[in-house]
Amino acid sequence: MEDIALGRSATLPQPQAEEEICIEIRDAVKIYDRNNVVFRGLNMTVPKGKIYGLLGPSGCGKTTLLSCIVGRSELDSGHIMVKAFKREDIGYMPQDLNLHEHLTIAQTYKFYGGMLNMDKEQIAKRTKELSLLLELPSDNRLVETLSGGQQRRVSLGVALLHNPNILILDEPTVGLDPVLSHSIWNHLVSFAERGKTIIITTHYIEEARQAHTIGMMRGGILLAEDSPETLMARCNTATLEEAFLTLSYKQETSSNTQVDDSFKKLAAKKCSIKLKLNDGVFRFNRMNCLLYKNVSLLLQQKMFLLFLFLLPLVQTYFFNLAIGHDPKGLYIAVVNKEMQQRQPGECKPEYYKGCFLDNPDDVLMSCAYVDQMKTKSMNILHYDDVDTALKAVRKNDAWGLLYFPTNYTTSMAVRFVNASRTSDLDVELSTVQAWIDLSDQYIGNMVKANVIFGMQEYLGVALAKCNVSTKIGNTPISFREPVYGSVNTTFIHYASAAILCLCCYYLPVLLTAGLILTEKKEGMMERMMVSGIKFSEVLVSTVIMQMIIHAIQTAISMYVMYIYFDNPYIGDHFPTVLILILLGMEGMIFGFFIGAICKDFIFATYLGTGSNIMMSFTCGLIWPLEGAHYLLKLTGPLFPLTAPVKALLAVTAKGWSFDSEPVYLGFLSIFGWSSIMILGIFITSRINKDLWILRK
Ligand SMILES: Nc1ncnc2c1ncn2[C@@H]1O[C@H](COP(=O)(O)OP(=O)(O)OP(=O)(O)O)[C@@H](O)[C@H]1O
Repeated sequence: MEDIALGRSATLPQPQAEEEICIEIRDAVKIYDRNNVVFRGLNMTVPKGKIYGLLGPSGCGKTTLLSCIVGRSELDSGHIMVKAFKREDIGYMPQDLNLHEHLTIAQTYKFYGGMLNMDKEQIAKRTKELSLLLELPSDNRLVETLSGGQQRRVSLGVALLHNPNILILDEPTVGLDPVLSHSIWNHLVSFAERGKTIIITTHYIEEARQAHTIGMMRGGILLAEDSPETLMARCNTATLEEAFLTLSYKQETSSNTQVDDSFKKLAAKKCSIKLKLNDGVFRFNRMNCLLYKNVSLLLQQKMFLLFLFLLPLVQTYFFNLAIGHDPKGLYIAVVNKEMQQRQPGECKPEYYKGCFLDNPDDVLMSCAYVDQMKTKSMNILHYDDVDTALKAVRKNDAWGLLYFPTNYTTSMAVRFVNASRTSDLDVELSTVQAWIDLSDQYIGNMVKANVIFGMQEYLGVALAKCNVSTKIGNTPISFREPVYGSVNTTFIHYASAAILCLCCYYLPVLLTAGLILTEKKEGMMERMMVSGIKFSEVLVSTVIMQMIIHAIQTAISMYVMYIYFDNPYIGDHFPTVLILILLGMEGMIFGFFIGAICKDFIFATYLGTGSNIMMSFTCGLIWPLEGAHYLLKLTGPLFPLTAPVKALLAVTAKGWSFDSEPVYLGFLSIFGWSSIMILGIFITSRINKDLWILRK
């Protein structure tokens, strides 16, 4: 016991001569940070076919040690040797539940059994055996509906499922009643008798009496490692608990424990772990199991499934209802001095039925203009004078003011009959003065356009009555049939491509990031990784399942956008669908990336939403990139959604195909970004081995 004073178990535990070693740890050092040194040169020897009870106070590092043994965490230095040759040799039950709560017991066993190469019959047989052994309820029950104790027994069942040679159990009896704990210990004893090696941690020190060897851990080392009887005899105590207290007391009071830096020398050494299981980088059976798990989880959550398909429908439907339609029923103030003088009251068609060039005194052109404005869904508010009307505009009662001078029609006639001899006064009196509220750029410009086109239209009608070419009143330019698009093109026609791309990109981002992060946060990812799952298999299985969902979502969005709301679509189906499907795949990979690098949902939400807003700015939905700052104009096309949006617009609105530059650049952008993100995930997972683990 004097060795304890050195702060590390100086005498390496020696197994009996005939005992074969199954797990051996030497000079283990694990340092999270300067104030958090978990192992200070820890040594541990677990004989084959024995139960090893690892005891120690909360936070002493038992879980960390087990996760180093199963290969989920790495030592900073030291050696770990585990006599396991294939993944199926190890059964691991983590401290937390780390199970998918939306799966049934049977589905859980099917998933983990399949991953460990068990066939259907074997899994069904073991499910029945474990149900009896662990006194589990019907295997159709969802894990989330089980009590805490039942859930832990299912978790233990996962570790026992494939009948492994080495069992690593982190507090399997927590939350179980004494009868069940006793029965589980009995089973562990019988497993050991059949040659299986078991490491078990427990807070209930006395129940560990049934273990063959006890390792008492404290202060980053094993205080002692021996059989329960020997330990009690050496400490001269009647219980293991007392033995532990005695050893702890000795460690506390030992004069040499004040400063122990000896482990630092060890920390400089290399770390080696002899747990090289040949799992391969990608196996189809594991990928199929993940697919089975993903589909089962989805089918169990019917409301979520419904939501997945309603979301694109509602998004595109509301977009079409809300965006791109001209505002109607806007108010415009009118001060019509001509009417006030000649015909007070409301305008009537008979006031302007004649030709204003022949009889300007019998025609009220100002009335014709005001009525023309009404056809543009504008409401007219009449005022007596400009000051009152302007006050109304300033109060937001109207979006603008039109002022007609007293001799408007007469001066207009002079202007048209003899343009070269028209006086400045006639020019001024034949001019309608307009004040527009431009605080809202879109509405202001629309009112302005209505005022200009209203003038052209009413003049055209008035000139026709005088048998003069209607075009005389127009600006001398003629717009012919549009090359692409239609004369009635609205904002929605242009924006529909961007909205479809955003939906097809971001719905998979949200779903994938959410799924990965949930599995990571709840510890399922870590447990799956211990069972041999590789990130490439998680990636492929997630992408396959989400592709099916995404294909349905895309079909719904396209139906609403192009069939129900009849937005322009003259291109081929194949490039259109391909852009949207591949964009969804890029979104999934981005979601996977977010799930991998984020530690919590808040950060993931910021990353997802923040990037969504930025993509909306740069993809041309809000404003064409051609009008952006030159630096953004230069770099904007490199953003993930800019080129695909241009490609989709080129296909749907212009009918272009793969051989046109915007279309193939769109595809190149999708492939480029997908590859960059896959590489990013791969490199990050190489650098950070704990990428899939979240400590609570
Ligand atoms: N990822 C981590 N980063 C920093 N510190 C960690 C991390 N994981 C564990 N620790 C710290 O390492 C120490 C050992 O933790 P561990 O969970 O292994 O203890 P334990 O003996 O299993 O505790 P318990 O019996 O309460 O489960 C604790 O102080 C813990 O705070």
